[in-house]
Amino acid sequence: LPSADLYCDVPVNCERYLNWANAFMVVYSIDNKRSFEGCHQYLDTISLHAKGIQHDYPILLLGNKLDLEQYRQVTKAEGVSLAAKYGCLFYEVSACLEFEAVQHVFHEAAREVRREMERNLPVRPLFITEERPFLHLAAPTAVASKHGLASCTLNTLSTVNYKEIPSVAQAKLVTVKSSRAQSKRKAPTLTLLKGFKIF
Ligand SMILES: Nc1nc2c(ncn2[C@@H]2O[C@H](COP(=O)(O)OP(=O)(O)OP(=O)(O)O)[C@@H](O)[C@H]2O)c(=O)[nH]1
Repeated sequence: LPSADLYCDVPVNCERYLNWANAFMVVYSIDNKRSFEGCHQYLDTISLHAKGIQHDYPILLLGNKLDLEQYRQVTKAEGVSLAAKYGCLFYEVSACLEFEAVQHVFHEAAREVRREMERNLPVRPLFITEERPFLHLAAPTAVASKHGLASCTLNTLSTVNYKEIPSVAQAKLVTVKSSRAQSKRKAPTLTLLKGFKIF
């Protein structure tokens, strides 16, 4: 959304962004009370949109320009309180001084989007197994599932099967012994989570 820092107190022409975005960051300057007050309208707009389509989006409220502490007009408590009111994550950062803090905020936004998507999954995730590959003309491409639960290698001309991941509740701990070790008394054992495929 257009930044509240530009004294754009009312969100305008934001339908496009509302429909397209997976997460929202609303940014104000800690040294500018007006930019903070402008955030209310943006947060209202996003909340209304989310309510309208019955979808929860991660919203992050950011107080920027933390390096201008001596000119602070918005207390951290005010930021925390506004974030709590709208169910946002809240951070204070300095875009010009703290690269890693800003990077963390963006990573956190991406993680929240993923968590939100997992919460809204209508069906359990699938993983892909490659059965009987017969020609390897193309370079294999490693593909990791978005849940990090499984990965596979795809070749353009291989047969691909889709299987459902067993649910966590079905997984059991089993103990296995190597065939060589079975004859020995103190056979070394290996404990596995039954139901999980090891790649
Ligand atoms: N001191 C300080 N100045 C900052 C910081 N972040 C941005 N600025 C300054 O604030 C002004 C506005 O920054 P922009 O990046 O243009 O902010 P914006 O509101 O997103 O503006 P648009 O990109 O035009 O939408 C610029 O002069 C920046 O240099 C910060 O963390 N500290």
